[in-house]
Amino acid sequence: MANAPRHPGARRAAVHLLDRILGEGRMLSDLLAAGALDALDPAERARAQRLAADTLRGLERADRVLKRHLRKTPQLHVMNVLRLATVELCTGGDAHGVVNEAVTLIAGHKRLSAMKGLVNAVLRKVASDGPAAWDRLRVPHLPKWLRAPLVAAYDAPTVARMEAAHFAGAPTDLTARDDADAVAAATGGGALLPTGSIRLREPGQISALPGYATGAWWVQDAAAALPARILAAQPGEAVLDLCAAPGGKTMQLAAAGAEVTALDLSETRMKRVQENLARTGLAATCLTGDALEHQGGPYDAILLDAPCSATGTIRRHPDLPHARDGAGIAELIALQAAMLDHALTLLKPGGRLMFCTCSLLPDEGECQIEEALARHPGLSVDAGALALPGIEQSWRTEEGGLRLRPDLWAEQGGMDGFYMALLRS
Ligand SMILES: C[S@@+](CC[C@H](N)C(=O)[O-])C[C@H]1O[C@@H](n2cnc3c(N)ncnc32)[C@H](O)[C@@H]1O
Repeated sequence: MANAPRHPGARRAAVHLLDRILGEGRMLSDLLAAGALDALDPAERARAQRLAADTLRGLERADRVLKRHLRKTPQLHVMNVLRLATVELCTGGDAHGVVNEAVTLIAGHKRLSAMKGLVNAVLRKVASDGPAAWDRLRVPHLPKWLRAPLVAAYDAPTVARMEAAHFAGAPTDLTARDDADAVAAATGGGALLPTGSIRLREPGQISALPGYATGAWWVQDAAAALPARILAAQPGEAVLDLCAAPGGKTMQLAAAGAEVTALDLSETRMKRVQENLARTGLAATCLTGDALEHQGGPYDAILLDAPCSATGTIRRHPDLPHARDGAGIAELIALQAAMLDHALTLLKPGGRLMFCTCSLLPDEGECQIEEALARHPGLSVDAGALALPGIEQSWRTEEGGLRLRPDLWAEQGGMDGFYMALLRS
């Protein structure tokens, strides 16, 4: 049928996600875990997620394009329909189909159907002048709660480069269970990165890629793969993964041949570790519990991937700057320090502790290590452990850790923001 809506389910679901993220401060990952897209088939689900993510990345530009055509800001749901359509129209979407579907979405809404005329009129204007305006607008800025501490920690040009990386989104990286060259070859066109991860530019459906069913690899950002590589677990070593779920690092440790104990507070997330281990044919002892109360060991090595602001993952979680407001970071910083102190009590004398966070904030990285060194005489940082293929000198920090940012490796597609340091007791 001519002019029929092509993706009504995906667009409706994407707007629903935007309503919850922007209206209620919910995180996309929580909404997905709660089944927000379960009614859709896998292709529509992926499309809804992509539409919501694209809209969140381009939100500032979409609002500026729309502002020219709106006398006042309409109700959030209408605004989100307009935002989603604006991003599509300004990034090559078919004007006729996009406008029609936006109007259909509003027309089908009990209380808001009277707004369909406005939606139609505004989007016709956006279709005509939006695409040219889009590219002239600045790359969307981070909100103040995050931009201010980042500019203070780095500098404005660096933060602008990070914002460009957030706007560009992230490629998909894989970690091979055994042979990275073989995985790169099997996945067709996968590039082997200097640090050993495999980078896919256009992965398509992940579970349909060669090697998924046999567990030859798992999805893990190149930056997130480094803490376990630096910890360098040896066959037979007793290694504790203290905040393990969903298990990317647990699998690296198990693949290295270590006797791994994986612990996480969340039972639901721990199930994902077990599923991941089952798919990859790797083994670990899985425990659900509070890291602060764990009393096992002593261990040869511990990996502490502590809960944090997750501000290093914005390329892949563009909802984070909008859903969060910076509240709770002080509590996370205190929790990270308490976890680090407790982890040290579980180590064998001379054992290794990898502390890492997927945060861009030095308070959750460099400062944690400086403060831990001050609290624990005899504790040292093993900067020598960072001498691995692909790790660049300029990523190293004064106290002996590694600071990774989304704007590094810009030509290769960036990497997640991360901090890591290897401590020796
Ligand atoms: C950054 S994620 C870990 C990612 C994981 N290491 C990986 O590579 O897949 C942090 C984890 O800490 C867990 N967590 C939060 N508080 C905890 C606590 N008190 N004890 C144990 N785990 C906790 C969360 O459930 C979450 O899974």
